[in-house]
Amino acid sequence: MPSSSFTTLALASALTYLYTYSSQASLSITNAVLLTCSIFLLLYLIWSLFLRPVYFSPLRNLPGPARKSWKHFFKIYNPNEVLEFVDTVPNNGIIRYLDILNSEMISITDPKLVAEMLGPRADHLNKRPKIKVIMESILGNGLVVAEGKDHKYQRKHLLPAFNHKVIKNLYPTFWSKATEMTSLMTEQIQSSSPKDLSMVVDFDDWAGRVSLDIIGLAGFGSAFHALSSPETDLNTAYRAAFLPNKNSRMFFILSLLTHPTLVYMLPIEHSKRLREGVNAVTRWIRGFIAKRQHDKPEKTEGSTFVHQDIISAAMEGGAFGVENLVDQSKTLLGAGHETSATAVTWGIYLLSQPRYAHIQNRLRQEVREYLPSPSSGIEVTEDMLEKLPYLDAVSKEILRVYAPVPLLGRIVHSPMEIGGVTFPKGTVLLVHMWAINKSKKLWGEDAHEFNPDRWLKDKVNGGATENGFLSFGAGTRSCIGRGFAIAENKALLAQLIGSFDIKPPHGETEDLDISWGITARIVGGLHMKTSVLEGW
Ligand code: HEM
Repeated sequence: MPSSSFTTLALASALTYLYTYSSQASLSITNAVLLTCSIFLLLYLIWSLFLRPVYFSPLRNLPGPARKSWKHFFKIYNPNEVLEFVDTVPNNGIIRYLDILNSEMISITDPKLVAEMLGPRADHLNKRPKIKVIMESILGNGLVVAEGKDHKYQRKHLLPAFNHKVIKNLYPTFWSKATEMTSLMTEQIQSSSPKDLSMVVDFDDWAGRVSLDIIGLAGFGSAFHALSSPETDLNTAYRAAFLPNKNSRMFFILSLLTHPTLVYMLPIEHSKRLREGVNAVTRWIRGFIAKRQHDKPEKTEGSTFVHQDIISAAMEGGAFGVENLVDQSKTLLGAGHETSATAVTWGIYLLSQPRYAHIQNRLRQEVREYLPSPSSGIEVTEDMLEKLPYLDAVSKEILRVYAPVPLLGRIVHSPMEIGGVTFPKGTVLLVHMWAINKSKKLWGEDAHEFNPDRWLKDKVNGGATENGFLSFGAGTRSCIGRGFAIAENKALLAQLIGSFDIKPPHGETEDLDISWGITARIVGGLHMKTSVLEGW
């Protein structure tokens, strides 16, 4: 029992005793226990919700935003609001604020300190328990969730499956799936409006379908058919589990306030969807692994791996048992599809805004000049796709401005020091990529603007300090799929912008409703007027 709980229990017992003694009430044992428990709970709540965070926390003097009213007691600060703190609260890279129910949050805002936290100090940190349970229910106990020695072991044995040779071989797969998507979209537009060849399209849906198909082929060597047959179980049940709406928000908040396992079991809409999605995907994965283990083909001469997909490469080392392979597969599917789809959706959102029409046009010009038309059937390789500097710059800038994973959280499990501050056990440390990526202190006055040119001037850091671009995390747990994600993103953007003119149906897009989960997604999808362009 933590010492604060023990002290509170002792205080509660003393108060019960005092009450019994002073009022000369004779309490039965049951009533005395009930009274002690109630006093304990009350004292505990007063201590943890009010006294500790406001008056006694050893971190209370760190810089942070002023709390203007008690309404803030029920507020969850979103990464956009933290961006405001980063730029307006004078700080040396560490900001403290009180979130919902006065929970103390420490946001590390200096990239140098982030690198220290997620690198040399990472052994003092774990993922936050409740978020970890939510992620484990979807991704299994794979690389994203594993901690300590388990994580080191898994990472070491999965790294070869993400090496450059494997990713290089996947470029044609990314391109051919992008081709399938744009030709299906073109067919749909041609049949629904044959005259002006344009219609409103939900890019969130297409991005989700294509990224599921890509992870199917590239990750598992399997065709999921989410593009051609969207009614399949994997597409409907699994993708529905990630859909942001008011039910998923309620699920997330309830999980944080109570316990995610309990909320996962409840007969509420989002829990039901999650269970169905996870069951569908687990069934498929078990069948896939059993089949792969049954028919192991011989390695062909000159090839590094028997299969050119990631999970088969991971299986070949023999480092993982069946149950762990199931978990790694769930991780690969979830971590590799939702994030990539979100990146494409944000990309189309930015490129379609009238104020950025010149960027859309310039990108189209480069794509059409250097890449073969999708209808030519020519295979696009790494060398071809990596030859386009503006595509590279646009893709990085999209990931900077709208980082698909908006923040990372850790909890300190053994006291540690960063930037001269000692953080006791139990401190919650956050890295708001959404804020650091757009901090004016790091990126200059135009930090909030979508300006791909900054990456043409500085290909590595975009003009910011080293590690200022944090969309893929940093340190020992940085994104293992970074090379995969960037290549996929470029292939999809190139084809979409090369093939279509895209703009909001009614001028500039109105205010967005963003759902802040593991990823930051647009609620209700991204509906854009899309016109087929000839001449590529
Ligand atoms: C634009 C797309 C993507 C973004 C923005 C992204 C972002 C991230 C971030 C920020 C982390 C660090 C999480 C943490 O420190 O807690 C991470 C980890 C991870 N990502 Fe990605 N990711 C993307 C695509 C992918 C893809 C395509 C794959 C797989 C094919 C993938 C697999 C993983 C895995 C397995 C981890 C866990 C690494 C570890 O803990 O060692 N990601 N990703």
